[in-house]
Amino acid sequence: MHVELTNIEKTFGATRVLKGIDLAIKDGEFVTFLGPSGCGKTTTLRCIAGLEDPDGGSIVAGDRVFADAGQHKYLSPNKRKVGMVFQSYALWPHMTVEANIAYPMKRRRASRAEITKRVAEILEAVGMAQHAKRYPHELSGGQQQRIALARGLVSSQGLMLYDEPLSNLDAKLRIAMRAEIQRLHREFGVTSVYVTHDQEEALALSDRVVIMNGGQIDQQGTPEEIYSRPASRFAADFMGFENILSPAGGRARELSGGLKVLDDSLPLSGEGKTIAFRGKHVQAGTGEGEPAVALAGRGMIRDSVYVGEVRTATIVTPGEGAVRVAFPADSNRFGADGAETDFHVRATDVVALDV
Ligand SMILES: Nc1ncnc2c1ncn2[C@@H]1O[C@H](COP(=O)(O)OP(=O)(O)OP(=O)(O)O)[C@@H](O)[C@H]1O
Repeated sequence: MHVELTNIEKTFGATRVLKGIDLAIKDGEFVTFLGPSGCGKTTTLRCIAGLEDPDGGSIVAGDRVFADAGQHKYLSPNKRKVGMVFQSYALWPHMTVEANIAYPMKRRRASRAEITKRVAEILEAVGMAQHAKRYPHELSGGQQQRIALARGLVSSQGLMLYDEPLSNLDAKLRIAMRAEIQRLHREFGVTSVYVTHDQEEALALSDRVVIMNGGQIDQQGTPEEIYSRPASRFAADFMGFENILSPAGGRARELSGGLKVLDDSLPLSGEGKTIAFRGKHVQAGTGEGEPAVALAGRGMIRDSVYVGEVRTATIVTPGEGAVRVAFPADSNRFGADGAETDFHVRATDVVALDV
């Protein structure tokens, strides 16, 4: 189901929580809202579900108008027929698994035969057919979340909404459930809108990631684009770019920390552009004679820490500068703490940020 959000605004008291959200979600697409706590992800999702009414803008899903603030028209949540899965599983404790899943269909006044058939199908799809007669308290957290997923799918006519559904599960189960959600998304041919503050989850699940900041969309793109080509300082920081550097005091070809910019094609001069790169992309050596080296500098290794697969460290550069590096723990790429080292970054690993 195609979903179109146009200029969505929402204010709670004196706080403008959504400041004009425009987003067109394609039929069958998996779109994730990603951002820090309080950026408005959940409020956007709740506006789509009908649990909040936007005070500005419109939401259209398929051929139905869910909300049109200009006309004060809001379709009631149960008429929207969207499936919702929350962080708290929100199952009825006094109902069996089967009855929990059947409940939304009963409310829709589906026939008994249809309910029996559909519930059996969905229980099979989420791998819970053998637990149909159990009560929620007799299930593990992961199993309860599967039932919540099944109930969402039963309620949904083409649109599934997820609000941090995996946050209460342990790390291993979270990864297994991600795969499950993706499989069900495809199998049922639904459109999915998912909210998380976990970047890895967003990258793993989505066709498109929408980064939100302060009630606005900061950037959107495929997981690859968002991960490797953030456009703003906020997106770069949020996606884990350890190094975000501004030109030093107006000297266009030099960055804070004495880093020399070697690649003329980097759009730094005169524009006050900020650049970003990941610690794992910092190479040892001057890079002299190598093609496409963007930046180079020299400094002293400090704070080298073993963190499993990788070791992280800081290279303290002249002035107040510091460059964060990460490298395979079994290599000794930059020497021990206190060693002086040259380093460089390739042009393909550097992004120039707009703001
Ligand atoms: N019913 C409400 N009344 C007043 N303020 C609210 C209400 N719901 C949300 N807010 C505020 O709106 C802002 C955005 O909240 P929202 O839940 O959309 O953020 P979020 O990005 O989903 O964050 P989180 O990941 O913490 O849930 C927050 O500052 C929050 O305190």
